[in-house]
Amino acid sequence: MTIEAATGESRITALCALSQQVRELMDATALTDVPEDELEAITADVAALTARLRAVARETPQPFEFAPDGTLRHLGNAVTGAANPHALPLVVTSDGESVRAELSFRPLHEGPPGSVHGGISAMILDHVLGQAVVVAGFAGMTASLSVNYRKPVPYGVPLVATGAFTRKEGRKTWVEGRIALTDGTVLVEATGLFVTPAAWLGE
Ligand SMILES: CCCCCCCCCC(=O)SCCNC(=O)CCNC(=O)[C@H](O)C(C)(C)COP(=O)(O)OP(=O)(O)OC[C@H]1O[C@@H](n2cnc3c(N)ncnc32)[C@H](O)[C@@H]1OP(=O)(O)O
Repeated sequence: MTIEAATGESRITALCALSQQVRELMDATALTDVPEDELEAITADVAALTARLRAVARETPQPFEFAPDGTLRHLGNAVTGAANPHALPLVVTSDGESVRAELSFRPLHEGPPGSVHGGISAMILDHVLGQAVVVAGFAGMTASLSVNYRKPVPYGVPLVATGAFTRKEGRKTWVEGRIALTDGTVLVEATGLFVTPAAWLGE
């Protein structure tokens, strides 16, 4: 068992390293200015790598699972998954009452020229608020998310995302959160309503 687990973790480490390299490929692709013939050669190389990865493939991303240290992880998550190149990946911590994540967006996340796409900010806040629901002791899916964009979100700058529980009523949980500069300047605020599906409660 120990040997199998170690082998699994070793493979996961390799998968996460590949995902990080793919993130760097995505960043480089968004910013490259190499000549057209080089672009064509690189495109062929990347297509060959894609075919190698698809030679043995899953139908769904890495699932929720317990890590060897007993913590729950979701390596395939689009926001936090270290094995998902789409993810920053965001690392969310908690003091038991609220949640917090330090993050820095990249040029790849551009929406308006020079700043981050509003949908990307909303995605981060959706996740942070969702984890605030979990930390409050509940579970649910986003039913509604209200986002207030106060200032453009820069990329390449250290930021802090936070989220906290506000109130609960039956299966409905309200939470709030924000993305701010490290000096506390609020860039984006959000409130969310998360609903625990009746099926999750066996109702
Ligand atoms: C460690 C892990 C951390 C994970 C963090 C993950 C964060 C990411 C979260 C997501 O992105 S989840 C994905 C996006 N959300 C969805 O896909 C949800 C899709 N919608 C649904 O599945 C259902 O509509 C939903 C579960 C939200 C509600 O279905 P129900 O059948 O349980 O609702 P129901 O009709 O029984 O209503 C229950 C209550 O919620 C209210 N409600 C339901 N949907 C609502 C809505 N959309 N807006 C406002 N209120 C809503 C509804 O009015 C009612 O209020 P009352 O009890 O006061 O009567």
